[in-house]
Amino acid sequence: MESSLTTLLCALFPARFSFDACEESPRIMLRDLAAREFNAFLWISLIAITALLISEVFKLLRLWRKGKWIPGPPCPSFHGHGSLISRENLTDVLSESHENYGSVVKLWLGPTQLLVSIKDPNLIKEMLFKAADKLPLTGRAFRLAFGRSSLFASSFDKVQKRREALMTNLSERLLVRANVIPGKVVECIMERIQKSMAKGSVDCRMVSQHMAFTILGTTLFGDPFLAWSKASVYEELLMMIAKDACFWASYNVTPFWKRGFWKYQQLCTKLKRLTQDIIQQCRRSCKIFHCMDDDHCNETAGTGKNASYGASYCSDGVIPENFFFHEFKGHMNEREDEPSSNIMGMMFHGCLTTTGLINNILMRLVTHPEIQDKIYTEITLAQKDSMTPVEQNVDKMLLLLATVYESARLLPAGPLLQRCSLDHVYGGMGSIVGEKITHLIEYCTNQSLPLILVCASGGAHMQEENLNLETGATIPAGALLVVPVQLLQKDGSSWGSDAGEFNPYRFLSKTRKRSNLVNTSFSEQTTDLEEGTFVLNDPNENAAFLPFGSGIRSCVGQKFVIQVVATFFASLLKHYEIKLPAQAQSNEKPKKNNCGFQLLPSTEIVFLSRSS
Ligand code: HEM
Repeated sequence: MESSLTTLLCALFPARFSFDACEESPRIMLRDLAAREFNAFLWISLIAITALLISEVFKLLRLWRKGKWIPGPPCPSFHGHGSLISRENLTDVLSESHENYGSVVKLWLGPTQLLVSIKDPNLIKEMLFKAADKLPLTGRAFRLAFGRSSLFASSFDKVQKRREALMTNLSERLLVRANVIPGKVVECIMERIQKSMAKGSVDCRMVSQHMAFTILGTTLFGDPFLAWSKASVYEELLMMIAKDACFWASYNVTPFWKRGFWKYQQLCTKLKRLTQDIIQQCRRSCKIFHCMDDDHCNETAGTGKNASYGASYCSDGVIPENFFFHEFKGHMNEREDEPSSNIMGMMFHGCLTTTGLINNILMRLVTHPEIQDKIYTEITLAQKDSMTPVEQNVDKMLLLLATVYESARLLPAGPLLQRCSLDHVYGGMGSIVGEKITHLIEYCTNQSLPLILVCASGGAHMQEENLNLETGATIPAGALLVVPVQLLQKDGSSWGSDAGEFNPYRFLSKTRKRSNLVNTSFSEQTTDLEEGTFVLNDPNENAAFLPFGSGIRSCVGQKFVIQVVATFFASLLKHYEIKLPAQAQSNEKPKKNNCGFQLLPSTEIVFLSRSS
């Protein structure tokens, strides 16, 4: 046996093994061979690692060289501006830099971290259409909390198909449902609010959160959500997860050694179980409804009446399983998606952002009672033309829709939109930028500013490339791109001299001079809405309108959420007047922060039934 192995080795490697060696023990020869192979492996590894390091150094040198041409404040030290930017002053620093250095500015956050901020609306539009990947932190936060998902991932390639499917679904199916959000939802919410209002008033933020949660839950899960006994636990869990999600995601290596992390994971597991529970409920009641629906249809076939509303909810097929699995068949990559991860992601993102929007609308309505009165008039007029009592006809409520747009403009979901190149995220960027963003989140939470984290850059086709803008500006691959949405949305050059004020009429123009969108001043607004002399302008016509982002990674839910929130307010304002408590009425007006942006007073509100 030994001799045949020796002969084989000599035959296979005649150059390596001399005839004498073949005479020796094959064990020595094998050891020799292993040593040689191991050496070769070490050399190859060394060469590969060196090549990798050299290519990284070249990328870094390229980043430094290209970054040099972008204007921006000089670095105070080798570590850049990172240590000078705090949670409070990021928008201020960007505002000052733009004032001094123009519409594209750079800030070195560290020796390998280049942040490029763009403030010119047209450049932003171009950038957001070309750049496609989001900061890994965003995807990691969703993945850690809800599991792998192909809807809220960082890479555009992963989300592209799912985005398209959801967009079609939301705009075609849910838009129809959104228009008929039943008084039942408002009733259910108001029942709870009335209980909390026993002491006189309610906290606006808490009410908004509950409204957003109920509206979204009912729209995604249908009527069974309203009767679901665990809904308030679900809401509480979502908010607890929202508080910590970015913090745990900001670790480059998942912190399994931290006890807090395991507690957080327990919350996420509970949420998953509850999501499964509501899905089961939906399925069960859908079966019942289907039976009822059949009977009902048989009964009503002669009379030609529609089936009950609840039944139509189910037969619409908006229960999650149909919605996310059956509907998206063919689009879905089962390996990418863990069960319910997309539903939880949508509830999470939708609740946080919609809470901010509703809170803002409520505060604008109580601080501008004259607008609230006009909207009420508009609602009663539109109802006259309505075919059914549940249909709200919000398309005719122009001032209401304009109020929704204006509220979104004044307090966008986040102070920054971000894009980055996933292939070029240098070692520390995940954690250091992550830490900065974590601070930003804390800041937004303290200031009651809603925040969405979004970040991205060119899809697979351009991840290795610089981003060339039409103006000739080049953003080097590896830079983190940000759009300071807050600055942009109070910018006088895009919104006129009253950019920081609440003026929904800026989205309405008189039929005679439609183009005069921004210049519609308060003095001109007295024209009666009843005369129908206003038309609503598409807010996206103004490139500086970015509360839902823009371009290939913009918010999928924009149309849907505007419709659903407007419909909800139409139902709410029809029955209730919203006011500040008597003692607060004289002094509660929005305050301004350093950038001149309106911050809402954290306040209590009251709901007065119109029928009493
Ligand atoms: C007031 C409510 C909302 C606001 C202010 C809002 C805002 C945003 C923003 C700013 C982005 C990032 C856009 C960008 O980077 O260009 C985003 C992304 C997204 N939004 Fe919303 N959103 C809201 C509600 C919703 C709802 C209700 C849904 C779904 C039912 C939704 C689905 C999405 C999805 C799927 C993305 C990720 C798109 C991607 O990564 O490609 N949003 N949203």
